[in-house]
Amino acid sequence: MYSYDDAGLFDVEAGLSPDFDAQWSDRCQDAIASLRRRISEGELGFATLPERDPLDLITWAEGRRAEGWTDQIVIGIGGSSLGTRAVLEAMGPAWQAAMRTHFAENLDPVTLHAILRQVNLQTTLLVVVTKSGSTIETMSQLWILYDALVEAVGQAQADRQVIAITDPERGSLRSLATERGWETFDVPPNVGGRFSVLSPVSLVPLALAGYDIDGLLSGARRCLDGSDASWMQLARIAAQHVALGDQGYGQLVMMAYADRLNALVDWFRQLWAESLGKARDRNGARVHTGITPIKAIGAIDQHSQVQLYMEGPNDKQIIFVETRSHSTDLTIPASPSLPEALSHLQGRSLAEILHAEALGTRAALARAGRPTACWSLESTGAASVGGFLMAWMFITALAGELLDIDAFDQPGVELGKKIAHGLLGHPEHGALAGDVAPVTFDGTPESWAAGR
Ligand SMILES: O=P(O)(O)OC[C@H]1O[C@H](O)[C@H](O)[C@@H](O)[C@@H]1O
Repeated sequence: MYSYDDAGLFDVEAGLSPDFDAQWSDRCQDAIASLRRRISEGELGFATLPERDPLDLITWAEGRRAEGWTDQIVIGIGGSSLGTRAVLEAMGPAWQAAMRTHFAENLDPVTLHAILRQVNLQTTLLVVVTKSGSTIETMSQLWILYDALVEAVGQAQADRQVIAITDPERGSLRSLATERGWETFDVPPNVGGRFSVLSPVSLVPLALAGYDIDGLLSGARRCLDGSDASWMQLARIAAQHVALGDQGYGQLVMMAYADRLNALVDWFRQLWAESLGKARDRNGARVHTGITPIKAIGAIDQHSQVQLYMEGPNDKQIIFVETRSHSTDLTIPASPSLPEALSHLQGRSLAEILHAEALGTRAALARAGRPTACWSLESTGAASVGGFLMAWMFITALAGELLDIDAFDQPGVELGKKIAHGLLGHPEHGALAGDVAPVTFDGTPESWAAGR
């Protein structure tokens, strides 16, 4: 499924001490005990999601696909979209034959317009995902798309083409779905958005598109077999990052060596940033914890970021992510036109070269005293991706325990949202907007400038 190599965290001068295991063992045990207790008391639902049998969902999705839909537009943002995108892109377009998937994610008029031009609404499902049921980006785009759908197919048919995934009881989307008779799936209340990739949040759109959700869940189950040793393995990784954070390595680069892992790193960034970036510990004392996650893609960022990682401030922990199988490969042919200096590349495959580049970059970073680790996925198939996702959810939750913070809330994102609502006329949040000029934007450059 995957393997983890942490030699580069110890083999550098300023890295982890050889006594790391002895120093952190008790804290890891405590973190594990606390997390296990919270899981067994039902507080943290993410951990048991892989135990659910996906058969009903798979059968349902097959039934809906048989109705002949060509496209689905997944409307959602943050935890309601990043996990779906991560799996879909990692497993790749070969799986997408069943149904094309589009993401109405960012509130970008140009993107939404482009999606509307690409799809035939007569054969398109709208899959709207929001746990709270009130996210401004999601609900705004839903209104526009639903309106277009009603216009294209009529009200009654439009209501058969919307699937809503939201809290079982609370929120505006739940009320709307009940009122309009939309098909719905529940986001379990004890599963937070960024920990929801193995819940209906992502499994519904993935199953509709024909992806192997059974394989995804079984990979997730395998990352932790319940034994003390498997728990310790994940807690130890969490402790490594926390310990390095304490030593001044306040940034965590995840550098993935495959284009199709791009969205997986985006998913990781939200998970890590929102879970661990906190102003207070669980007793309310000020702490300001957090290790900033940074996305990098190899080999592209070797030609963009690595200069900084090598010679800039020694404040980064760098995780390499590789896949041992790329599902397809190409080999450099013997060609008389290849320059002499590059002739050693003849007969080498692109996967081989990419791997050499990852090894080379990691070795160079080690020589520059920069701590690195490497995750090698067996492939970007369902089991490896499921295992990787689950492992990082546990690592993040365990890091939260080690830091003694609540890794499952995100109070810091609320104020900006409320001010934005206030600026747009929300009666309760108007006062919060303070001296920010109200938004009166009619699309012209002049009104945009006036509104600043
Ligand atoms: O699923 P939703 O309620 O729409 O939330 C979508 C996203 O909104 C927020 O800004 C939170 O910070 C995220 O953690 C969440 O994933």
